[in-house]
Amino acid sequence: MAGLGSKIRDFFTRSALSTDFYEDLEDKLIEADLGPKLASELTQLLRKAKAKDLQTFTKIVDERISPLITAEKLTLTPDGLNVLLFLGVNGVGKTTTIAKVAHYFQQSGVKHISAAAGDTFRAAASEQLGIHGERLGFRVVKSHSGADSASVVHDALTAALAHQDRLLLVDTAGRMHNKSELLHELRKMDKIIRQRVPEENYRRILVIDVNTGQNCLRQAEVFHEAVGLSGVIASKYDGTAKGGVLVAMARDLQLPIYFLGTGERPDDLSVFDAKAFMRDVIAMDT
Ligand SMILES: Nc1nc2c(ncn2[C@@H]2O[C@H](COP(=O)(O)OP(=O)(O)OP(=O)(O)O)[C@@H](O)[C@H]2O)c(=O)[nH]1
Repeated sequence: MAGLGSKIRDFFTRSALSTDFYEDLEDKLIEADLGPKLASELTQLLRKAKAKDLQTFTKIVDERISPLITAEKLTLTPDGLNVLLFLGVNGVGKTTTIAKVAHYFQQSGVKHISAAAGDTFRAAASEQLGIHGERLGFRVVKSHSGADSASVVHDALTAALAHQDRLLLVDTAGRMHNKSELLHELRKMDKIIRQRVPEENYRRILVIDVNTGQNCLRQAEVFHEAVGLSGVIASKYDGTAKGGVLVAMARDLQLPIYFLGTGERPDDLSVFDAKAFMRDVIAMDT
């Protein structure tokens, strides 16, 4: 889909003579969800250069922003069980993303995959994961609603090691009675995984919904503080002209981006391509 990038490109073609050029550009960048700080910084740099053309803008973005947006291929280490812990506030698409990631690895030939229904707060979550598991053919370890999520993770790890699984995907709750309870649960799960899996086989993946705009930044900081994030998957990139928040996040937290979620089906997952993304979101010509 055409992101906001094409609109920014049009803007440069049409508005070079406008007296409000810099203010309008700043608005366009905010519209792309780059956040007021970054939008203002980029506009200031262009203003200082006394430029109103796409080439100079592209050069500034290329020097200042592009190096910060890093794509990383999510791969499994050659030996043993790999664990991916999925974090994110409720409704961002964690459970759906787990199904997509399972499918992605299945497509690349990984056979023994299981999942832990660690979201014991929302009753339907483990059921939903169970349905994905049945459809796609991966085992799901569940418990009753309200159970201790750390014990689900413990059981799932024991089963995954016994079955010599290559990959265990762990779902987590996005919400609990309060934030400190949620963070406490997440830290407990993290500790249990670290006790049984070497660091290089374990990633903490934040799932964000690109449409939630600048809120994502605060969410990312909180999860990062709790468990130390390894990277990000951005969901719901379909049907939106936004996405600049990933730029702001990459700059603030310096986290790599693995995938973009582009729909609800298992194969609606694209490996993140930093260049294509920059072109889509802020008019970069690559
Ligand atoms: N359009 C679109 N919808 C998505 C995408 N990813 C997830 N969804 C939908 O978003 C809704 C929420 O997804 P879930 O996977 O249940 O989200 P969650 O983060 O596990 O939610 P909790 O279990 O409440 O924490 C569902 O209706 C999904 O089908 C995506 O990339 N694009």
